Amino acid sequence: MSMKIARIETFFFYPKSGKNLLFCRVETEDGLYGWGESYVGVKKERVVDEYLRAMAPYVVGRDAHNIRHTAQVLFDDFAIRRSSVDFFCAWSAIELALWDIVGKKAGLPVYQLLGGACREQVRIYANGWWYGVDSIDSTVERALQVKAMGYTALKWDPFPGPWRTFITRQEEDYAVANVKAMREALGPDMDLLIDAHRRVAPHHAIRVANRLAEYDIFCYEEPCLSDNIDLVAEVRQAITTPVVTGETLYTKEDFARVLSKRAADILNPDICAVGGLTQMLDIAAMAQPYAVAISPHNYNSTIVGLAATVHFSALIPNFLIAECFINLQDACDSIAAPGVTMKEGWADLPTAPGLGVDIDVERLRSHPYQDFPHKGMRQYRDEFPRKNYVWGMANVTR
Ligand SMILES: O=C(O)[C@@H](O)[C@H](O)[C@H](O)CO
Ligand SMILES: [Mg+2]
Repeated sequence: MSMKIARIETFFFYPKSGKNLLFCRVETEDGLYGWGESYVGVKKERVVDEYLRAMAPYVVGRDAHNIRHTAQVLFDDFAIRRSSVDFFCAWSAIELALWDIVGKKAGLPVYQLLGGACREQVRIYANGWWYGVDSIDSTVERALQVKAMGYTALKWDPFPGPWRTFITRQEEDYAVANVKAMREALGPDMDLLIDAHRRVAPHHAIRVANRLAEYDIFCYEEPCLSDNIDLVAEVRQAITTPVVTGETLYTKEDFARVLSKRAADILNPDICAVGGLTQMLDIAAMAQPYAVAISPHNYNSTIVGLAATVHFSALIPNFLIAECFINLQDACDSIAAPGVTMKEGWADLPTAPGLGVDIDVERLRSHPYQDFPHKGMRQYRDEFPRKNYVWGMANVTR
């Protein structure tokens, strides 16, 4: 049987609500195929698709088994030394598709090829449930629906307005009032994960985290930009809530810096962004001696990415909880039999060979790429007018 890679095709999928997903299908000379998915963030799906196309001829003809070697060669020839981090998002899709192929050939779920599961189910937190909420009341109302669905952990960004480094006292107060209302409505048993989207300066982050301590936050994600990891470390030193960072980091070198600076308690790399499963396993192994846990990020990764995240989460001893954007679930289920069964905030381990996902190509083609305006955050300008309240950062252009 020839396991030589014969072709790589890419597909956009527009599920809804201003987001295109990007999948790739890799096929061997003998017709075995696997599915992969790339993280595409906001508005970079075409860039990542270009990378996939550029990389494809380089991968075709290689043996699908040689995933680690191909990863290293691509890293050297396309990634850091010659191009940009978007490469990693493209490469992730191919890497995952190769694992799918190798698992199918072996007749085993991918996690069983790589050492077996450390757990019987994978804990999931809900994200993406908050689209369209525009007040604390509507956030709480929507969160109660998520609780009623059985989730025991959920994540949201409690700050109002755009992602900016300097905010007003009113914006800090809003975040605190938001968390307070959520805790009171959802009760003591709900795990509340908050995400600041690397927006604020350390003095804001520290003050807000200290005010939030009484509401027992599960973790505080990306208090500051992780590019300057010293800032994140500074926040971590000053607060008691566990700090998460990693969704905008890609290489082992990036993660080595976070670990050696003791900047985070939890890392959230994305399997569709860092280069796939082997790279995730490496990062998790690096974190282990630092007693740092892994909570996989899983943003535009709702079919293949979700399944791959569950395989990965099963495999590592230092797994904490995985992300799922629940708002896209229905659209995704319409093009693929769900590879992952989820109930009450727990995902079952897939039992089918490979990643356990099969996308219906005809249905996939019936939801092609759609352009949509990138609203940016200027819409908030009128909702949260910046006045010269407190720290002198008045009327900064939004
Ligand atoms: O942790 C998360 O899932 C978020 O930071 C998302 O990546 C972000 O909202 C995308 O714009
Ligand atoms: Mg985040």
